[in-house]
Amino acid sequence: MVALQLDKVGATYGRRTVLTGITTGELRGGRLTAVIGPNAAGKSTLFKRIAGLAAGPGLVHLTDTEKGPQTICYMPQDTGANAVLTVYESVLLSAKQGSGWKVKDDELAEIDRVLAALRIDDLAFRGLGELSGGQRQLVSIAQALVRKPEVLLMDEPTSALDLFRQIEVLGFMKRLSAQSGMAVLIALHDLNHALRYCDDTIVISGGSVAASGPTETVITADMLKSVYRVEARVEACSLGRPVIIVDDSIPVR
Ligand SMILES: Nc1ncnc2c1ncn2[C@@H]1O[C@H](COP(=O)(O)OP(=O)(O)OP(=O)(O)O)[C@@H](O)[C@H]1O
Repeated sequence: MVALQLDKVGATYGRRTVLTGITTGELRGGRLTAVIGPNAAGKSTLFKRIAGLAAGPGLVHLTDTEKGPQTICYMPQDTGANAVLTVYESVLLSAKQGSGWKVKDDELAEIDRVLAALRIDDLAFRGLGELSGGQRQLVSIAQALVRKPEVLLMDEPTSALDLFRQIEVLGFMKRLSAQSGMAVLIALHDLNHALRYCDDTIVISGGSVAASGPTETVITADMLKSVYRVEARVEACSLGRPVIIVDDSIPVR
């Protein structure tokens, strides 16, 4: 199965350094990794750097890949809509990226499968410009999935979704990655989602790694205090799952 590993990865915008020395263990296929951290910590920049869309030092190692570096798919936070295309056309266009224009039956069947799995098949022939924010976000997920990447970088993929859709999509991604062997990195602000769905967690703070490892060892009261500046507890809910209870913010001096 594919594995991604970062070795002293940095990122710069012009002369401005945003990330420094990001090193990780092997992020293996079949697992979900949460990338968390405060606003402007550098999460999106890390994804752009991994996807080759931002410059910087260090190495992004990809091993046991069947398709090579183009197998990394980045789903951005902002899902700009092109009003001219229908949902189906936009997903087809994404599926055909980097390959010829001849459309095969199994490619069309795969699009139908993905739209049905995300329960947006009823939107197939609607224009992108007439969708709600949440519907657009689901279409972006479909656009990423039909490319069948071995590594998928999802930048806050549930930020526009209602609660039901959030847990539906994250549960779906967890099953999909286990079945297909895809390595999925998800930037998240909802840390309870990270606790529930993500095997591993990387905390980015001020452009470097503040903590990383199995999620339950990383999302702790101490980390929430030092990185997020909140007093919080991680306790078992009535179902025995860990949940974060936030008591207060720590005043900024
Ligand atoms: N194109 C750019 N040019 C210059 N600076 C940028 C650019 N994009 C982002 N930055 C800066 O890089 C830093 C990290 O931004 P980034 O978007 O990676 O953070 P983030 O952790 O994803 O934040 P958020 O949680 O708010 O989405 C910020 O200070 C931001 O202003």
